Amino acid sequence: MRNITKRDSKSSSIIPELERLRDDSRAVVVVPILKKTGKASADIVAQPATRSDESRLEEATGLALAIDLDVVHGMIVSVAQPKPGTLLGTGKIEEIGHVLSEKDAGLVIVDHPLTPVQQRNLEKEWNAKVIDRTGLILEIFGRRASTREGTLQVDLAHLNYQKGRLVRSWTHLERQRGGAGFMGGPGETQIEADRRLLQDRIVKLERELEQVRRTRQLHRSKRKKVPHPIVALVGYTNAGKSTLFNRMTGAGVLAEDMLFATLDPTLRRLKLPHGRMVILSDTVGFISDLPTHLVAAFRATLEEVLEADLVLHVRDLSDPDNQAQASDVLRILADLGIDEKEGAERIVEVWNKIDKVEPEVREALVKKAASADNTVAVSAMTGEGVDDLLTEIGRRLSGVMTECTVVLGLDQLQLLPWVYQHAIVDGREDLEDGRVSLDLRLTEGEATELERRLGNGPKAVEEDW
Ligand SMILES: Nc1nc2c(ncn2[C@@H]2O[C@H](COP(=O)(O)OP(=O)(O)OP(=O)(O)O)[C@@H](O)[C@H]2O)c(=O)[nH]1
Repeated sequence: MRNITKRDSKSSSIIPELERLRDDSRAVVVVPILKKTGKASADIVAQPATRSDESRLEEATGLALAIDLDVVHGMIVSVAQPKPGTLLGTGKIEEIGHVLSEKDAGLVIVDHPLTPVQQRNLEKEWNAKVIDRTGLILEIFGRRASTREGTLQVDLAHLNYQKGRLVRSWTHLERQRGGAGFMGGPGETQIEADRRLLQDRIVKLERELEQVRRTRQLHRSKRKKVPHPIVALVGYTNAGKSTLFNRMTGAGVLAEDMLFATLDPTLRRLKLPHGRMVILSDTVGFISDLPTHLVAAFRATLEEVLEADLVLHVRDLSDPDNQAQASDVLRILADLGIDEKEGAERIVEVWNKIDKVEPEVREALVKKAASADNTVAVSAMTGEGVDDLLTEIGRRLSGVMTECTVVLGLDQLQLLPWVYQHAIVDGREDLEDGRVSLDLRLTEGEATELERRLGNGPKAVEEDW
């Protein structure tokens, strides 16, 4: 039912320079540390919400690997005083230059936003291509987008990124040449023309996106009539959402050891142990320090989460940074409108990858999860704890109303008083042939009772999502 327009990962690239570099993609990853951050504590559950320098390097390397780059070296460089023209100081630039020639690398990934001027200057200094964090994330998003909406969102984010860089270069040029007096010069005219071209494409894409969203909204309101609660999986990138999704549904969603393997939400029906159906939704992974306009671009994808009856927050407990990652995820959920109070009722913490942690830590984690009200420890890989998770989902949803449309035949009209007494009737249509169609909201117990009284079960609306 979904409009799939998969980008050909071999032939198209969001960043043209990366396209050209595909055959020579030996890369060095540089993580500039502008401010000292705290070290990861040994207590992986209660450590402070800061990321260690090492894990930043690990994450940046993971991002580079996710677009098939051959990472030959990674470096953490401390920056005492950021230089406006190059970000890094002369000594560091030289040091990195040596590494580049030693490792025969032609690409540097700088895990920090760079201005166009900084990027250009560093490229000149190193005689190598330089990609900043925003560019890298855009490239990953571009390769992973699989639905029409996802692709449009990425293209739009990229155009906005380009536009911002054009504007900045223009301001820079203008300043260099002495200000407004040169407004009509040939350089500015070209930049103005480029800007107009970009703006036209942005407007066109925004219109297209609006259309796709409207269609999705229609699907969504139809889906709302599907008589099953929605359970959404969220979590930091690589936490194991897709693996858990597959484990729970038996579905073949792409699960790879790559950041952002999932960009668009995927939906599957899932039967809980006691027979109740739910719709499970897999969503895009979260990441720290996501550039603001990228967050905005991907908000629509995450809005599915807002409509969920239950949110499973999947955490990789084997990652020493999981506490900081979890704080980031919760902050974004709060931004989306799931506030803390509501969140406590709607969020189940899923502590994943317990198979990967040391046995004694694992025992403590399982115990801690069992005694907490909203936590289940699992291994999506081995399946350990997944039955407990399904039971917990059922328990949490027991109070959630089921929505359905029931058509009462002529011989079932005597049930009308019972229905009005027990269900919330959102809509009624008396059909020409005498049958009555009802939009209902009921608790799970009432739905089962109605099913029993009807004899053949309620006739739900067609599930055409
Ligand atoms: N050892 C172990 N590995 C796991 C477990 N769950 C997931 N993994 C691995 O972790 C990696 C990431 O898993 P995914 O399911 O792709 O993660 P995700 O959260 O969907 O990732 P994004 O799509 O990037 O958001 C894969 O290599 C999985 O095999 C687990 O319980 N134990």
